[in-house]
Formats: sequence, C-alpha cells, structure tokens
Amino acid sequence: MDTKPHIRFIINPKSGPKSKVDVAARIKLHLDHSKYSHEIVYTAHAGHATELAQTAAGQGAAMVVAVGGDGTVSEVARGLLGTETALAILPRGSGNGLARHLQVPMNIDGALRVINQGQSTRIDSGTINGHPFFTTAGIGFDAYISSVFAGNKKRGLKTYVELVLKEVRYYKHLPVKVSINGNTLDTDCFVLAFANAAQYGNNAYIAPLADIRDGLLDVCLVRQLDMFKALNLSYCMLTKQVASPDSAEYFKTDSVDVETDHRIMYHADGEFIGHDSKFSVRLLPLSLKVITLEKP
Ligand SMILES: Nc1ncnc2c1ncn2[C@@H]1O[C@H](COP(=O)(O)OP(=O)(O)OP(=O)(O)O)[C@@H](O)[C@H]1O
Repeated sequence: MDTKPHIRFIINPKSGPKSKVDVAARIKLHLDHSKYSHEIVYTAHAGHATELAQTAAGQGAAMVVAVGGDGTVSEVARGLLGTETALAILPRGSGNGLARHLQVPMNIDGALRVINQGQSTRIDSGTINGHPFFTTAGIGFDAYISSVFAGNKKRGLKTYVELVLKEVRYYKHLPVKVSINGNTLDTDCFVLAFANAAQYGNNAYIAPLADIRDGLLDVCLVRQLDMFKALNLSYCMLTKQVASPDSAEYFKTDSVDVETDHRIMYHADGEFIGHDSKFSVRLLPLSLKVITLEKP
C-alpha cells in the first residue's frame, strides 16, 4: 500500500481563457512523486468541486489542489472547511484573489513547487448569511457586477473593467443600517465589502491592510460614489493604498449585521448569490488549512 501523503487535483475544465496547455501532463511531470501519491479528477458541473473535495477529505487526503479560478478555489475550500486536509491552488482563472494573497506563483511550474514544498498554515474564513467565503463577500455594487458578469459570455479582466466603467454611472446607493463593533450606523451604501483577504483578485486591493490570519474581517464602506471618488478609489485599489475617508471607510471586526428596507444583491468570493434585506456576516478564525510559500 502507498503510505505517502495523498493529493487530489481537482481540475475545472471551464476555468480561465482557452489554453492549449495540458495541465494534467505538467502535474505528472513536476509533482514530487517521491513525496506524494496523487490522482487527477475533473469537475462535471458547477458545485461538483465541493463534493470532490469533501470526499477526498473524508478519505484522509493530505491536500486537495484547486486547479481553476476563484470560483473553483471557493468551491474546493468549502469542502475542506474545518478538516485537516489542506487547500492548495494551481491558479487558472483571471482574478486569482486567494492565490495572489497567499503568494502562490501564477504559473503552473511555480505553483507546483509550492505544492512540493508542502508548507501549511491556517487561515480565517467568513460567512455571509451562511454562505462561506475566503477572499471577499459584499453587498451593493460589487455584487451587482458579479451578477452581470455571471450572465456575460465574455470573461477576463478586460470585460470586467469595461463592465465596471459602464455600470458605475448608473448604479445608485441605498440606505442601510449597519451594526458593527457595538455601534449602529445609518448610512448610504454603494458598496459594503467584507474582506478576509486584501484583494478582490487581479491585485485590486479593496482592503489593503487585511490580514487573513488575524481573526478579523476588514470592512470597507463606500457610502456614495461620484466620478472623482471613483477615480480616487480605483487608484488606491490598484496601488494598494488606503483611500481617504471621504471615498471609503474601513473597520476591523469579527461580525457585522446589516438591515435595509430594500432587497440588495450580495456575493461571496465574486459569485453572485441573490438578494436579501438582512445580512449576517461572521468570521470563522483559522478554519481552513492552506498550502502557501510563507506565512501570508
Ligand atoms: N464542468 C463544469 N462545467 C461548467 N461549469 C463548471 C464546471 N466545473 C465548474 N464549473 C463552474 O465554473 C465557474 C467558473 O469557474 P472559475 O471561477 O474557476 O473560473 P473563471 O470564472 O474562469 O475564473 P475567474 O473567476 O478567476 O475569472 C464556477 O462557478 C464553477 O461552479
């Protein structure tokens, strides 16, 4: 019997731009076979990666590697929450928010080197109305964009940026009541983002100071957005700077409750979930084991 630690690679064949690279062949070539046994499985439908990851964890796999974009990473991570099986990432998407935060190289061979080293740590995760997230969740404009993007045939960063530039002119803020750290705030909400990792993906930093192991979420509130604030906020996000208080406000907390008279859209890890008028956002400290180059 093979007693080496076992790795299950879960490949989403639909992730990322079309590519001629044979990922399975590269895995077989570069994985350290003296250290690990492995298998490669493919997702057949949305949500399948969670089932495939759960089965691997139940069978005592040391590691499950999500081969895909943020959606695949999030699905695999859900299947591993609270287990001793570590999530590793072989980034194949366009955003790769969690992979970037964990300093996983964006190329296959580099990511496999991190897997071969096998250094693990634990990170926090969050829930929004019971839906787990690992990078960011949010209500308002970012969720609206995720809903439009999900229905868009074209993928990739260019499509995403074009969409944001078009829609930002029309999306209107809504009044909400936010309870945070014992204070209640009646405010307008253009975006309310809950960041576990610092970035949405593509090195767009919604919460530059977020620490994924500190037991806290970084909440970023954008009350209203005009063109000047939008430019300022975009510049800060792309240069990893904290925005000025008239553009965005930041809070650190382990729980947030939001109420509104309107039904607002929300997302978890960039996947549009739906509309609601009450939100409960919670942090689960050090709930996921991950493979990373160094402490993120
Ligand atoms: N076999 C499949 N057929 C169709 N959809 C799938 C399949 N396997 C997984 N999915 C779905 O594909 C969606 C997109 O996957 P993923 O986020 O990994 O790629 P991406 O959208 O190209 O990357 P990014 O989010 O970084 O742009 C996920 O929501 C997942 O549920």
